This record gives sequence, structure tokens and C-alpha cells, in this order.
Amino acid sequence: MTDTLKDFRSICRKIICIGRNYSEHAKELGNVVPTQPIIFMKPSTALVIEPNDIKIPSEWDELHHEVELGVIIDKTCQNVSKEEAEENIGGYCLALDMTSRKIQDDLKKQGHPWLLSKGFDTSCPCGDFIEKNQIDLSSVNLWLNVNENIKQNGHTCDMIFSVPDLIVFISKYITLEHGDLILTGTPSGVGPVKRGDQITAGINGKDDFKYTMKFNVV
Ligand SMILES: O=C([O-])CC(=O)C(=O)O
Ligand SMILES: [Mg+2]
Repeated sequence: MTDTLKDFRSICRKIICIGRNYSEHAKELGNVVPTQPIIFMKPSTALVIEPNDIKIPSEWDELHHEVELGVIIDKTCQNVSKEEAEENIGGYCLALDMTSRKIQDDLKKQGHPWLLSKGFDTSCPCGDFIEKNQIDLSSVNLWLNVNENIKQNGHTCDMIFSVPDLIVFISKYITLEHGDLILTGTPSGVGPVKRGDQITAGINGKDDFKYTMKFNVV
């Protein structure tokens, strides 16, 4: 792992996101559980870091919060095998996939891409680099509070497609590069936030490792 990866938020060239990777979340929005990963992207301009705010675009009233585990790619790779997948991971981060559910629903009905609903500026709040050895992929807890009320509390053991499976799938079609970020999907409990709300999110990893971040919604 090279040192520049600690600064992944400024070198990241692409953010690849997974949709419906937890069956409880697929069901809560009335979607079928996928049989292969659903992928979409956010532009790197979607990234926002503390102490900056999540900005709801002016014509919209609310966004949905989705807390997710972010995987940061170390080595540029294509066509990765399941055995090699782990070697290409440089570290992790806590991330939010902020979504205009109303816009996404309208786009879905029309069969259009989701980009506008999920790729606007500040739609990807992201925490600091987390060392690989702090995370055991089979037992990561992700949680999210809105105004001190718990809304999401999930475990990566409930992912439909594991992180290695996702790297195998994506790298078959898209070259993964140093600093790329993969958002691995949200557990259930997504819901609205409005201007004036505060989101606190956290990740609990190995050996009491804990990381939290806080964002105001404006
Ligand atoms: O908008 C959605 O429900 C798809 C998605 O990003 C997720 O499951 O994390
Ligand atoms: Mg998501």
C-alpha cells in the first residue's frame, strides 16, 4: 500500500456504487433481490468531507441517507480472480450514498439512469482512510443516526455479494485504478433528511476499532 492512498479523497478518479446488496434494503423499497450486482457511478465531485455540509440542491426538499462501507482500491487491476481480490484492496472508509429518492423513483419509472438522483455535488460524504487491518469484512457494523435517533444499524455479513465478489464482477468490465472507491451498498433503514438535520454515522471494526463522522444537512 502506498502512502498516497491515505489521501484517496483527492486522488479518487471514480466512485463505483453497488445497489441492493442487502436483501432487507431491496425489500424495504419494493425491489427484487438481485441475482448479479447492480452497479452505478457517482462523479468524484460528489465527495464531501468534514467539516463541510451535505447540500440539498435548491429545488429539492429532502434526501435519503444510505450508510455504506467504502472499499479503496490500491493496485490498478482488471479481470481479478476471487483469490486475488483481497490483494487489490488498499483500505476502507465510511461513506454515505445520499440519494434523492423522489428523483430516483421518477427516473426508474422512465427507465433512465440514476445519475442525477445520486451524483449531485456532496452526494458522497466520506470519512478518513481506514487501515486494512482494522476491518474484518465478515463482521463490520455500520450505523447511522439522524438528530441522535438511530435509523440504520447493519452488518456486512448480510451483504448478498461479498467485497471480493464485487471486485471480481466490476474488474471484468471496468479497470479499477489506484484510489478508486467502491461503495458496497446500504443496509435497511434508509429514510429522509431535511435541511437543518444532522447525520452521525459510524463503523465498528476489529479489536474495538471505531470511527464516526458528522455532517449537517443544509
Ligand atoms: O438506491 C438504492 O436503493 C440502491 C443503493 O444505492 C443501495 O442499495 O445502496
Ligand atoms: Mg447506496
